[in-house]
Amino acid sequence: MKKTSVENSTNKKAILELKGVGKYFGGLRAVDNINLSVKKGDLHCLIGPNGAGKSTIFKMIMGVYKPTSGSILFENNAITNKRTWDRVKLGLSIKMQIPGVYGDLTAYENMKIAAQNFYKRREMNNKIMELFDLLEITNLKSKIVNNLSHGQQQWLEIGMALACKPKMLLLDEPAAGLGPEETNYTSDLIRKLNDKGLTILFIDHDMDFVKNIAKSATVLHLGNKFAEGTVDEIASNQKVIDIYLGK
Ligand SMILES: Nc1ncnc2c1ncn2[C@@H]1O[C@H](COP(=O)(O)OP(=O)(O)OP(=O)(O)O)[C@@H](O)[C@H]1O
Repeated sequence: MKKTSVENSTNKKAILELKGVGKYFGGLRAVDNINLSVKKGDLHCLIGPNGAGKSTIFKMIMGVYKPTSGSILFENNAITNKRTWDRVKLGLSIKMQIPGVYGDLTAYENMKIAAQNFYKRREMNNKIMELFDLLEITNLKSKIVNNLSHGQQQWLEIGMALACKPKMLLLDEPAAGLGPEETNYTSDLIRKLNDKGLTILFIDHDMDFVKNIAKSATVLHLGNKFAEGTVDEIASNQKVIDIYLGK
């Protein structure tokens, strides 16, 4: 029998593991006993309807929320009780859905704020210029961020996340609010970063966007893991189609 790509990748090392992770808000079970393993080099998507628990999982991975139960491992080290900043230093970096950029500063100054904790002064300029080049936004470096489009701010923030030397990048709805051209650019960028070896976990609602870039996906529904597999398997799973259609 043909193996799924998820089965084929089981021999690859996990970079991030969630073991029996749950989060309750009072009586509300936002995330219920989730097991999730993201392999090194994967481009994995968390997909699911509103309120499925996707953002809560991201916040637990980054240490914004403490899980009610379970443990989180990054490169085999328990990080469940580590502070957010310590997780970033270990190699976890995130771009939130709403750009967290400094609007009154230039794109270059924004990048410098992120890079200064990770690069020595003498290497910082070269690294920042390398990142602008990788993102293909060198022309924006001297622009005040408030004057950039929503898409340009999103790309800058991806650059700022990359300036933290991540081993794994989390992206929360990277194409939200973007037009078709900007969405294509974002898809190409995410693929390019993954091709360079960066492990990426992202959240999205849009099945077409997910099909276009993800290698594998986990579907969440009402805080539970509902399905997992290759994107093709997920997209053709009748139960997944039903929750998307609200049945
Ligand atoms: N700080 C909080 N306090 C109370 N309830 C919360 C809190 N954060 C999230 N929730 C609830 O937990 C559940 C999961 O929310 P979460 O934001 O993780 O879902 P999501 O899948 O990211 O949804 P969306 O796609 O709409 O962002 C929802 O019922 C939400 O109302």
